[in-house]
This record gives sequence, C-alpha cells and structure tokens, in this order.
Amino acid sequence: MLELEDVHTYYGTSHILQGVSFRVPAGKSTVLLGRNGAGKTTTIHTICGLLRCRQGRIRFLDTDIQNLPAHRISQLGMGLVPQGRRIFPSLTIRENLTMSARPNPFTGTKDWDLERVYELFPILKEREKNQGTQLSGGQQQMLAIARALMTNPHLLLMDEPSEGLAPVVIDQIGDILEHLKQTGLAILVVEQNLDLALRTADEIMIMNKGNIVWQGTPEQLATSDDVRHKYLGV
Ligand SMILES: Nc1ncnc2c1ncn2[C@@H]1O[C@H](COP(=O)(O)OP(=O)(O)OP(=O)(O)O)[C@@H](O)[C@H]1O
Repeated sequence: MLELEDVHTYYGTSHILQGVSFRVPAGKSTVLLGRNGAGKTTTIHTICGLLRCRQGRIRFLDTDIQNLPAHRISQLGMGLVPQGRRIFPSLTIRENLTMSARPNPFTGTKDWDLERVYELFPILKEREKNQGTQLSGGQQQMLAIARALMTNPHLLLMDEPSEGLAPVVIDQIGDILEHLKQTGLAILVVEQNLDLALRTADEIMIMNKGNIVWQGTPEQLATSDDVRHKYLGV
C-alpha cells in the first residue's frame, strides 16, 4: 500500500528525517508513536507531499510519489486528517464535507457519501447547518475524519487525532478508528497517546530523532517496559 525507503527530509539545513523506512500494509492500522519533536508530523507531511524529501523513495500503491505535488498524491487516494483539524471556519459542516467529496480514483465508487458519514457521525448531521468553528474539539476532529472519508481514500493519514481532547472523547475516536479498520481501510496514525495506539493498532512504530527505533505489535510494546520508558517516557 505505502512504502518509505531511506527517506531524508530537511528544514533548510536541519536534517530531520534521517533515513526513514517502513511499510503500511493494506487493510491494517499502523500507528507511529514518538515524543514531541520526534519527526512524526514531518513524516506525514513528507508522505502527502506537503514537504519534499531530499533523498529516498516513497511508493503508494504502484506509483513513486516522492516528487509529486500534494494535490496529485491526494488524487491517488490518500486522505489526510491534519494536526489541529483545519476545519474551514466560514463553511457549514455540510459544506466542509461536500467540498471534498469525490469518488475513489481507481474504482470510481463512492462508498463514503454524506449519508454514510452522517450514519457514522450522527452529531454532524444534527449540526450540519452550523459553522465548523461552532463545534467542540472532539466534534471538529470527527468532521476532519469525515471530510477525509468523503474523498473515498485507499489510505487515511491521521496526525495526532487525540491532541487536546478529553479522555472520554479520545475513547470515541478509538471507537471510530476500530470501526474504520473493520471496513478494510488502511490507516496510518501519528500519535503521542500510547493507550490509543495500543487499542487500535495492528502494528506500532516508534520514532525518535527522525529515525524509526522500534517496531512491533501492541502486545509486544505493552510488555516492553524498557522501550516505553526510553522512547515514550511512560
Ligand atoms: N517549519 C520548521 N522549520 C524548522 N524546523 C522545524 C519545522 N517544523 C518542525 N521542525 C523541527 O523538526 C523536528 C520534528 O518536528 P515534527 O513536528 O515533525 O515532530 P513531531 O514528532 O510531529 O512532534 P509534535 O508532536 O510536537 O508535532 C523538531 O525538532 C522541530 O522543531
């Protein structure tokens, strides 16, 4: 589905991603954990074309995407739920959703349409005439996920979906991630929240100082006290 091979990304002369390699398999949920500043958002932005890597290869489905602009990568079937939600404040909830609607680029199908996202997120239907900014943080996160689903992606990238949310809302986001996993969607989530990762991931990777330093299952991480302590501080 997605494969990074020896990816190096810089901000000016700062060498941030220092040879990152990993795979995100089809139909699985992969979570990238790491402390503040580890390079998680830089990884997401490099994958979706908002940042250009200086070295390395990124393959999505059967296409090399490392030199493609962000809009072309998105059109190949990659949906982004950005850090901080980035809801369009002057649009209604319905408009936030319909403006991104499009069929899957390969199958032409619209499995995700307004009706189906409203079924998954009833609160968005109830408040469809409200502006995006009138929603709570958790509701905005749901809108950001729903908006990405409206593009009928093959792969969903999520950048810190639990950020700034209360534990009860993080639980709801966990339920949504589990539901999406069962639909067969491939998901790459960047997170700092260990519990959410342990609950929803098929595979977990840990990033530290721009490198992948550990990879394994949630069960392995749950029993690896030294790894959690060293790289996540818990
Ligand atoms: N625009 C930028 N210019 C220069 N350095 C940056 C820029 N954005 C991020 N960095 C640096 O790159 C490194 C990785 O940042 P990144 O945002 O990818 O980390 P992160 O793991 O997503 O952390 P966070 O949870 O804080 O978002 C950090 O040292 C950060 O200071």
